[in-house]
Amino acid sequence: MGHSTSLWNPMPELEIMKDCNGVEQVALRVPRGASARVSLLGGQVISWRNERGEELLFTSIKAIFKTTKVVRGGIAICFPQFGNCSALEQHGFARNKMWSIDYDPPPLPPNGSNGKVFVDLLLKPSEDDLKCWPHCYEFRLRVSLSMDGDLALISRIRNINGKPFSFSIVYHTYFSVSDISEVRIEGLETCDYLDNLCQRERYTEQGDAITFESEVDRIYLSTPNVVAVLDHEKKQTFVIRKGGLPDMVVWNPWEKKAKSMADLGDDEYKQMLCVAAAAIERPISLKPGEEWTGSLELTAVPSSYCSDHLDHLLGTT
Ligand SMILES: O=P(O)(O)OC[C@H]1O[C@H](O)[C@H](O)[C@@H](O)[C@@H]1O
Repeated sequence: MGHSTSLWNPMPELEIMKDCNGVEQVALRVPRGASARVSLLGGQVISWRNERGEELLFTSIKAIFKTTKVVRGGIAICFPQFGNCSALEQHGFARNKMWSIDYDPPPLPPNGSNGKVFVDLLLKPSEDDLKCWPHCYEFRLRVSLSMDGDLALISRIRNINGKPFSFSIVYHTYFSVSDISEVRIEGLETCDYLDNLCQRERYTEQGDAITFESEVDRIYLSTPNVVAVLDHEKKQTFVIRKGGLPDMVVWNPWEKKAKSMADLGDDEYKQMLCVAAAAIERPISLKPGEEWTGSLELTAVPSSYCSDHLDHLLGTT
């Protein structure tokens, strides 16, 4: 997908490459071997690998690489809306826009990125963009990789408008899983959810943990800040920690919908699961000059490490 070029790069610890369409990608690498790759198209994380070089995010083999369209997989930023509830494009425009690298970002609190390799991206509206969504904003996205290979995304959205505006945001994360039937999500038990398959009707989760045997498309509400995705076959658990993002989208298209999607292989629904930290139910409102911060941190650990530790993290003991 990407190859190295000799682009001018004021941050030598980052490698800047171009994909087959000439879209710049930034590679983050830490000494023990974990890595991540971020595309300037959409500010999308398109790869996250552990220290053994194993890919942890799903990308479809039928993904379409264009200069104006989000790739099916990775972590896409849905902003300023989720779904297609207004005249804006599905899931908002941010994921289809070209972001830039911000070489001089305003500082984050000191503990934010200590000992991490990171890149800061910036999205601002063009004149044309203001015709579709008439609000001036600065969207800063820091993608960082810790020395242990944990991936973090911190968003800062500032209102530089004369008037208030509000938005929804989702980190649309496709986890790579061994087999969807072997996967369960822990941490969302007893949460209410809106079912996208039933006109967003509201239900309460009843089960012990969420498992999958048909299409699921839900927005869980007021969710805990730590949720885990357990993959029994791979004996691997993803721990999702989030801040400022009360909701969580859970999506698997299953067989029939997968077959209707041009950029997803017919059987690929088995190898993917979207669990996406979000703020949807109550849009975030910003007055002029205000800034909102939201964060996502992903860790992949062997399931054996998890059993006790996870109970503790999820607050079940
Ligand atoms: O195909 P996309 O526009 O990327 O949307 C993919 C999926 O995103 C979310 O998870 C929604 O809840 C689904 O309803 C939607 O099908």
